[in-house]
Amino acid sequence: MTRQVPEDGTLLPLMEEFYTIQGEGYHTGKAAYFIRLGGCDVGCHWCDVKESWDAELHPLTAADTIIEHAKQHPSKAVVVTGGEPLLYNLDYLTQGLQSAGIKTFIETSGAYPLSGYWDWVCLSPKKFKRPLPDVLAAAGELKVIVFNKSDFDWAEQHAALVHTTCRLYLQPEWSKTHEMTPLIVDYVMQNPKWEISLQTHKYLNIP
Ligand SMILES: C[S@@+](CC[C@H](N)C(=O)[O-])C[C@H]1O[C@@H](n2cnc3c(N)ncnc32)[C@H](O)[C@@H]1O
Ligand SMILES: Nc1nc2[nH]cc(C(=O)O)c2c(=O)[nH]1
Ligand code: SF4
Ligand SMILES: [Mg+2]
Repeated sequence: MTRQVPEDGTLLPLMEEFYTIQGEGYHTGKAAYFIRLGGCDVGCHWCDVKESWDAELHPLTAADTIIEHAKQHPSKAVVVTGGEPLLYNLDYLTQGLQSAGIKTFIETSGAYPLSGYWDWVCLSPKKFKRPLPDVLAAAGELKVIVFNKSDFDWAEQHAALVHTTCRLYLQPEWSKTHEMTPLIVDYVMQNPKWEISLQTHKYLNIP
């Protein structure tokens, strides 16, 4: 039996919350409070948080409670991730965060319609369920995971679909780091509109 999540966004399946350093992409190195919502059906075979996929395993939690927790930390930035956070209506959560003076950042595959009020959208498009036009249009950063050589073409296809000011990142898939990072280095030197993003939190041994 599938549990229903209320459509008003007042209750959300919360997998975990943690205060750490943003490890990836444009905001790398900045302290932020992470809110990880459960549920994803995109199915990336290399996903590094498969425990998030089944939303039923993660307790429905009041968005008001999540906002209160976020307020308790020195950094006034939150990263909403998952799972796939855009499975849910994020209007209520992000309105509450912004009203508390907290900047709202999202990590998304873009496979579901955009909801919420965002100071920064990180779009990481996936072949397994392609991003929707409204998320492509809102992306401040495009972060493509490089698992094999064909992902460079995939990256260029999506770079053509985002805003001209969107920052462009290539991030090695973690298990393929040793094989793909040298290719990414060469690619970025030849195509300098792209930058490298590494999962620096994994090197730092922090969440
Ligand atoms: C776990 S996902 C959750 C948010 C959303 N579902 C998405 O994919 O963007 C967070 C970020 O981690 C990236 N990621 C997941 N597994 C990875 C891996 N094995 N190596 C590198 N990056 C990975 C995703 O592409 C995404 O940018
Ligand atoms: N430190 C840290 N930075 C991150 N940036 C994106 C993450 C994610 O899983 O969405 C992540 C994460 O899990 N930890
Ligand atoms: S879309 Fe994100 S959470 Fe879902 S399987 Fe892919 S990397 Fe994992
Ligand atoms: Mg992660």
